[in-house]
Amino acid sequence: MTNKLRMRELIGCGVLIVAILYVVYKYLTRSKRSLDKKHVVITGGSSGIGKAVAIEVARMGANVTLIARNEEKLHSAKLEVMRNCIHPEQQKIQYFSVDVSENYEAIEKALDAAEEDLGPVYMLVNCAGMAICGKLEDTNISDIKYLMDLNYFGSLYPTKVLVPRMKCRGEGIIVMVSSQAGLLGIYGLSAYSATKFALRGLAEALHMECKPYNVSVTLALPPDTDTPGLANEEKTKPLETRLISESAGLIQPEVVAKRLVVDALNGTFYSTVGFESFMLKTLCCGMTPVVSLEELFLQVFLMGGFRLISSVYLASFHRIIKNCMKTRDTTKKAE
Ligand SMILES: NC(=O)C1=CN([C@@H]2O[C@H](COP(=O)(O)OP(=O)(O)OC[C@H]3O[C@@H](n4cnc5c(N)ncnc54)[C@H](OP(=O)(O)O)[C@@H]3O)[C@@H](O)[C@H]2O)C=CC1
Ligand SMILES: CCCCCCCCCCCCCCCC(=O)[C@@H](N)CO
Repeated sequence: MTNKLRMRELIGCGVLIVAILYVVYKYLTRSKRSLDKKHVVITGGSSGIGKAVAIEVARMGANVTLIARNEEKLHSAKLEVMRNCIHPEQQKIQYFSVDVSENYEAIEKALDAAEEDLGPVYMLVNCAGMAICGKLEDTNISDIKYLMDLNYFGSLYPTKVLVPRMKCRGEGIIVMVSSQAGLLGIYGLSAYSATKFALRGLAEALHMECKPYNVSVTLALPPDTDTPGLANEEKTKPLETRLISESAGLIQPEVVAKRLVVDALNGTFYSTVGFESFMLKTLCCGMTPVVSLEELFLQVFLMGGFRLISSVYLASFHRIIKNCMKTRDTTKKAE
């Protein structure tokens, strides 16, 4: 009896010590970076995830530059972001209308002007992007090229302008908004997935180049997020794509934005929300940067199990595709 009691006490003490050590470790390794009075540039900042990020950083005291094409949307986003400033007198919110997919020089010019007004950029969030869904044979070459120009080059251009400046100052944060479809290619997203995979390669290499200069790189991997962009792509999205995407849930842009900003400040490489996204990012960690001990342990211990679970998900995706095919065949025959 007393032996059992002692054993329990010992285990209790052990758990307590581990918990205390964990809290101390978290405290010591907490992010010391803040966005107060810092200049944050957000491409695609007039809508959806980008606008939610703008609001989030405004709440942390940042000065914000929004970049997108449509001036009306930019103006109304600016007013919304201004309402969320914590020092309304001092914080500045500005916007530039630029097409990030078009040419490097135009972006360089806009960023020069942005820095003239609000000072050096501390954080760049590349959020401008879109999806055109459909099987490869149903997607135009011009649409496929446009997606690469917008989602990949539209993130690369502003990054290429700002990285050397950040390195020179010895501080900065680059965020790329990829997608869960940047880790896993699925039916109907062949053109889109490739652009988001490309961002992952760029972010990984850039992380290695930038680390010695105290410039961090974060890759956000949201699942379907409730934005005007998603509503737009839903109009032409194949049923298969919608059903498969739904396995990772639907998230609000504010939730994605909050996580993205915390992860960017901590220098975490992959930023995700939701349990399926957690499983997928752990499974697909490959040789991504090791940024925390606990993440490394989770990856080592969970990867094998998650690979097994992934086979169940894959089987269900193939079932969805087969069922959709069958239903289409029967409706065709009925006609
Ligand atoms: N919503 C979702 O389900 C998910 C989205 N993502 C990614 O997140 C990012 C944002 O998506 P979301 O918030 O849904 O999209 P929205 O359509 O709601 O917003 C897109 C933003 O990008 C801007 N934009 C689009 N094209 C250009 C361009 N050529 N040049 C400059 N700005 C441009 C838009 O403004 P304007 O049109 O005026 O230029 C707008 O501000 C995208 O990269 C998307 O791929 C990733 C995973 C899931
Ligand atoms: C252990 C393994 C677990 C696996 C879980 C798998 C769940 C994957 C779902 C893929 C979702 C893709 C959403 C893309 C969102 C996006 O970018 C769109 N808005 C574009 O259409």
